[in-house]
Amino acid sequence: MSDNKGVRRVNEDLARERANCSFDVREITFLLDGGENNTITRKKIEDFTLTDELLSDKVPDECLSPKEKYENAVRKSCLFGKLVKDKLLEFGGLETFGPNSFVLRRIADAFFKEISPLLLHLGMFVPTILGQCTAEQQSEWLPRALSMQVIGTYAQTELGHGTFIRGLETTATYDPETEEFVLHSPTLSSFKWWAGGLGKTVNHCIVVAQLHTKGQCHGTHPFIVQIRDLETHQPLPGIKVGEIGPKLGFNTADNGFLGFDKYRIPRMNMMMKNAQILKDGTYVKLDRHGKMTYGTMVFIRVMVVNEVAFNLAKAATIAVRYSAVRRQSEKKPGEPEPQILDYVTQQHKLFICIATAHALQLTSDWLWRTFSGVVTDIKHGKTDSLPEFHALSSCLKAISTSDAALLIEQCRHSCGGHGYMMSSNLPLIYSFVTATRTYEGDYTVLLLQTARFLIKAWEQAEAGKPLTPTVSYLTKYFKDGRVPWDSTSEGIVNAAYGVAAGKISACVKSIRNRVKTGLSYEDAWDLTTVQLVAAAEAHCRAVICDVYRSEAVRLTEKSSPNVRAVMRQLTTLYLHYWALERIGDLLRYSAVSEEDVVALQQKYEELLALIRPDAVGLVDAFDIRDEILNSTLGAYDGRVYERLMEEALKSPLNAEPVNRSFHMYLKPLMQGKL
Ligand SMILES: CC/C=C\C/C=C\C/C=C\C/C=C\CCC(=O)SCCNC(=O)CCNC(=O)[C@H](O)C(C)(C)COP(=O)(O)OP(=O)(O)OC[C@H]1O[C@@H](n2cnc3c(N)ncnc32)[C@H](O)[C@@H]1OP(=O)(O)O
Ligand SMILES: Cc1cc2nc3c(=O)[nH]c(=O)nc-3n(C[C@H](O)[C@H](O)[C@H](O)COP(=O)(O)OP(=O)(O)OC[C@H]3O[C@@H](n4cnc5c(N)ncnc54)[C@H](O)[C@@H]3O)c2cc1C
Repeated sequence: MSDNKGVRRVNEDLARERANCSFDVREITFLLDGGENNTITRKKIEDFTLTDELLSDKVPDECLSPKEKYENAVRKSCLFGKLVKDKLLEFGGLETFGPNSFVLRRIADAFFKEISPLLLHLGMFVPTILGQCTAEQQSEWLPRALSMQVIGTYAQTELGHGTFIRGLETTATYDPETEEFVLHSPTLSSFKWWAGGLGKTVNHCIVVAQLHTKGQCHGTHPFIVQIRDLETHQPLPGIKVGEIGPKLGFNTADNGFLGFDKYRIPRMNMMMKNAQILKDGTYVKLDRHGKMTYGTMVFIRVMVVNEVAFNLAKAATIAVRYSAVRRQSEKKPGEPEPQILDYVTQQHKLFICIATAHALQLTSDWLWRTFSGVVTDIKHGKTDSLPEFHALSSCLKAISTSDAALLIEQCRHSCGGHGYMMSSNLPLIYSFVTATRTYEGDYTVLLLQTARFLIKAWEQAEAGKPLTPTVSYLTKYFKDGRVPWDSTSEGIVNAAYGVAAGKISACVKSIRNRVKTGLSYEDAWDLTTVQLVAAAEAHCRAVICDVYRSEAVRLTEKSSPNVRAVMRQLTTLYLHYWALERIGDLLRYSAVSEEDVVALQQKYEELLALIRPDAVGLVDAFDIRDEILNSTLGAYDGRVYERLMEEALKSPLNAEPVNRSFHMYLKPLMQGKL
């Protein structure tokens, strides 16, 4: 694939790697894009949108002050928004940009090194209108939101509570006299905190508050609230709003705080799809399941799996290309310095990143299809599949974000000192992805949600009741005893399920034993949570291994033999990597022997050697353009050192030979005059 900038000198090592690649890179790009036509459309859109005129920043973003960075991000958000509105729809309308096409998402990274202040508008405000409003409310709010007259965010988390939604303190009290809700922040800890775009950008937000009517509290519900004047953008009376300050990342997202002083909104601003307040204040519950107001969070958890897969693919592309260009040390005395990609330890750090990016992307595609089925069920009034889907999306969100963040950091380590440069883009990719482990549900908290479902499933299996698809394996592994060992890919997946079943069984025993000692169920559960998190992780790992293996086989059915071979090598590498990482669990719950462990390790090392010649081809197949990678180390042409120097020279400190601090402080210090 070219970098779309015409012919340019490519680093010789990279050129040789590409010449030696065993497969046609485009074939894997088509697989990852979901077909050749998708690739063609994506590339057309990228060619059309990624023009220098829109993207050029004279001073690197990271050298700007926080205020300048934010203003630049708003400028680009507006340009980007206009581009989408005016031009891009001709490439197939909204369908092309449906949540599962992710084309816009990729392009956005070329515009924003950090994040758009409008991410939450498109990412959560609009989806919540779609998911939580009645048809009548949608027809009022959606056109205004899509045309950007109304710009919104999602304000749920408060200073005092993020995880425990039922503990939120903001109140929305219905006043039948005026047919209004009175929003109020009774304490400091009830101030909304974190919502992206809230600090300076939005004029509306979705506020999640405790609904009170007729003297009774009915729990948390979502409301649409105007917070700024549409003409002047001044906060409205009764609103206290601001930005929360610098963070590890997300620094252009103007995350904000918000407090209400008896602030009134019309009755119809309550999002009424799942519950309603009648004019006289009567509360009508329409949600038979009880957790439908959590729907936007479930949707975003699904999206996040794809999001982190893409970010890991970016980090792997940067690190693998750099490792092909970088030469260091010597393997044998007097020999030329090898490419660092030739060190087996470097391959161990990086090839799992490529395999995991594939595993997460295929799992995310599968999760999206499963989610579409659940949404269709809900439209037909069926909510039976929701508990299983909540358990599945919770653990996949937790594990994918955690794995991706760790592996992106590993990519940075693998680039040595230059990986620490902001211009490598690895620090920003990491700071973005590590937040995904926390937001939209913390890692531990979500795994415990999954564990709750798994323990119930185990009890159902014991009672001989049928199980839902993702836990049906529990029936097979129900009897105590070790899972037979078989070193094929299928065998490793079975063993992963066996480990999950063994861990769930151990949790059940542990809780029951604790209850027998006189503890309450809640206390017994609490004392078992370390094991419960591990059991949910094992379950999720087994699901990812299973889905990755079967989806890769299905996708490559019609592929050329070489593509099938390299895709098979990657899945096998992934399965062996995790078998070795979890060898203690396998020794405990399966019949794996010492000889089997030696064979697993040997096979893993053979796979590293097999993948080595195709490594650059594999990251080229992600087909991520230079503008999107935004990296001195990862550009297609491999001109690493030239780019590092070019970027260094853009530093504002290099604009003058002597900085004024010399005259103000250093010189007086040197002369003893300070
Ligand atoms: C264009 C966009 C492109 C890409 C997108 C990419 C990026 C993302 C974009 C934006 C994101 C940016 C920023 C992030 C924004 C946020 O973070 S918003 C705030 C998110 N907050 C959270 O996620 C809070 C997490 N907490 C919770 O979800 C819940 O409090 C809880 C699940 C932990 C607990 O809820 P409770 O009400 O207390 O319930 P419980 O007592 O534990 O359980 C009762 C039963 O309910 C079941 N359940 C809970 N949740 C759900 C659900 N969502 N769906 C279905 N069922 C649910 C639970 O399983 C229990 O069932 P039982 O049968 O066991 O009783
Ligand atoms: C970059 C970023 C953007 C965000 N954007 C938004 C936004 O736009 N809108 C919005 O509403 N929110 C937003 N958030 C908030 C985010 O959703 C919350 O921070 C997140 O849900 C975690 O909640 P918390 O901060 O209350 O963590 P806490 O729950 O306080 O977690 C702290 C620790 O306590 C542990 N813990 C908590 N409860 C339990 C439990 N029951 N069992 C075991 N351990 C537990 C956690 O595992 C963690 O280790 C954002 C956060 C970040 C970082």
